[in-house]
Amino acid sequence: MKRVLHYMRKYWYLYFFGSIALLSSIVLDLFTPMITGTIIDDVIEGGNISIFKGLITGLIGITLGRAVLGYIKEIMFDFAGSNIICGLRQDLFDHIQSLSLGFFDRKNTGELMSRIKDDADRVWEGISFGLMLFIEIIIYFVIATIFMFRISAKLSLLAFITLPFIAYMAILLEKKIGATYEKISEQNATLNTTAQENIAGIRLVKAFARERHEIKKFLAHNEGYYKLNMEQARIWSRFFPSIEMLTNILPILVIVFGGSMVIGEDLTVGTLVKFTGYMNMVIWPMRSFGFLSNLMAEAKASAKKIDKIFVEEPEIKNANKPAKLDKPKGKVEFNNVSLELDGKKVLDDISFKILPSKTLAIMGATGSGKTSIINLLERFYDTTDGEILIDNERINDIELTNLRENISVVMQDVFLFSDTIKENISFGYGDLLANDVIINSAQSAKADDFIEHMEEGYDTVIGERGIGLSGGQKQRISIARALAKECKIIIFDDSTSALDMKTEHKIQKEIDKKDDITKIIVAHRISAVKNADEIIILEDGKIVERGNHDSLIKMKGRYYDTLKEQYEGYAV
Ligand SMILES: Nc1ncnc2c1ncn2[C@@H]1O[C@H](COP(=O)(O)OP(=O)(O)OP(=O)(O)O)[C@@H](O)[C@H]1O
Repeated sequence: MKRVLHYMRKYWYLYFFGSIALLSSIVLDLFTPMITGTIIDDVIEGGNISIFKGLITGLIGITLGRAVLGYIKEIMFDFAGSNIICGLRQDLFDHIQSLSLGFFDRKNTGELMSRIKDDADRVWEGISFGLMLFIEIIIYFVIATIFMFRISAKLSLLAFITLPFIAYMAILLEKKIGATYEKISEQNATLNTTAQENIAGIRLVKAFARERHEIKKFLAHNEGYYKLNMEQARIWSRFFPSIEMLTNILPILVIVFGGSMVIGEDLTVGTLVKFTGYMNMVIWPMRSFGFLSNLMAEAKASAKKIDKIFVEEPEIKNANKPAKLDKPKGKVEFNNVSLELDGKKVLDDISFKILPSKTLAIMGATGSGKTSIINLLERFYDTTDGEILIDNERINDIELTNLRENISVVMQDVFLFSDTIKENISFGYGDLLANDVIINSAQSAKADDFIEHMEEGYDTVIGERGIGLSGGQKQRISIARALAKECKIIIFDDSTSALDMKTEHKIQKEIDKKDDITKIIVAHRISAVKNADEIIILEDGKIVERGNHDSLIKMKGRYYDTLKEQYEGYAV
């Protein structure tokens, strides 16, 4: 909530002018019972017709004035709320972007989407409409009460007899709704995750004919969501009628006791009408207490959830005075590097050196730690032991953005955005990349041919996961994207697995031509690694064999066995 207050301070002037409009509107409204009372006492009973026109004009003026002020009030509070939530949502998104991969390992997409969208919306309702209602209620309540007491203290005390009960109920309601809403918000995140995962993985669901299973899973979460909402509705329906009843007692008390005061000539009819008018100004704030409590409880619970993300710190941080790679040469060194994730040793004492423009290939069974080496070089995680250097500079001392800007990677898991092919290749560097670079990269990645055959060529829009493209086509766009970045260090993480040998070979030849860049190739196929200057074989996070193609064959170890398996029946 503190964070929200910080944003609110920035737009204090909107709240200020909104509150002035609100106050002025209330002040105008306070004249209504006065005028009505005067019409009854002086015009109807007293027969003073001459003032009638003026009083009616006054009533019309109040109505028009309140409409204008009401507009100003609404627009100011809405404007403030929208600006604040836009800023808060943007900062939340920026903050999420700044967090390290470890955070994303722990959170799921649906939950984060709920925080950015639904929870931010709840806070928005609280700080715009909710806050306006709160200020309005307080001002109406205080001013109208003063007026009521000025008319008749006795009648006022009687009218307020139910007030402590209403206040007690509103507080209780806020607490109960707050607790339930926290659960609703959690369940909303789960529901979002289930829907998001199902839609993203719809091909898999259909391929395994698991629609019914998925529907059941969604139904279970949806039912949970429904039950929590029903629980909230039950709390609301338990409290709201009681608050209504208590506020409805007020007019009865006033009519009975006020009426007897009029009969006893302690009060005129006009004054009683005036008093009733002010009392109505107190009744609606009392009635709104419950609704407001509900609104604020939800906003508070959502703000708490958003805050939990804001307090997350990126685990991977810049050094105090980070260095920058200026015209990097591309030398990469791992010195006795180890990595532990979730208490499990993923890499153990890894050392290698790649000189500028040389190629290192990494092989090994699945789960042996190949991608982890890349994750460390990109500083997605920090080493548990040892150090990694680029151009003799410790990567922990290099500015994070600068480090990642200087390494290009073709990820194992291809991800394409729902955008044009051109945008997917240039990926954020659009204005900085010449068209030639994009086309050349696509040519080197052997993607140019199929792109040119598309009706809109490079301007063809593709789906979120490259719907409409084959696995190999997606991989080639992903390779083109990495090449277009034109870095001194390029990593290919199992990036040709979906390609046929012929295309893979063609791409390799293109990549080999780029003899001024350092390459790290992770692959399972001998054909993809055999030209590397050094090949390392990993097993359970350790290097168990190293050398070049020829020396590894001579060694007749794991590499040789793999070669035999892959080329069985062919002359090697
Ligand atoms: N974020 C993580 N948290 C915990 N353990 C992890 C994490 N990422 C990877 N691991 C574990 O680290 C080990 C190495 O994973 P890694 O992805 O580096 O293997 P790999 O050799 O690239 O496998 P593949 O060839 O299947 O891609 C695996 O046992 C994996 O379960």
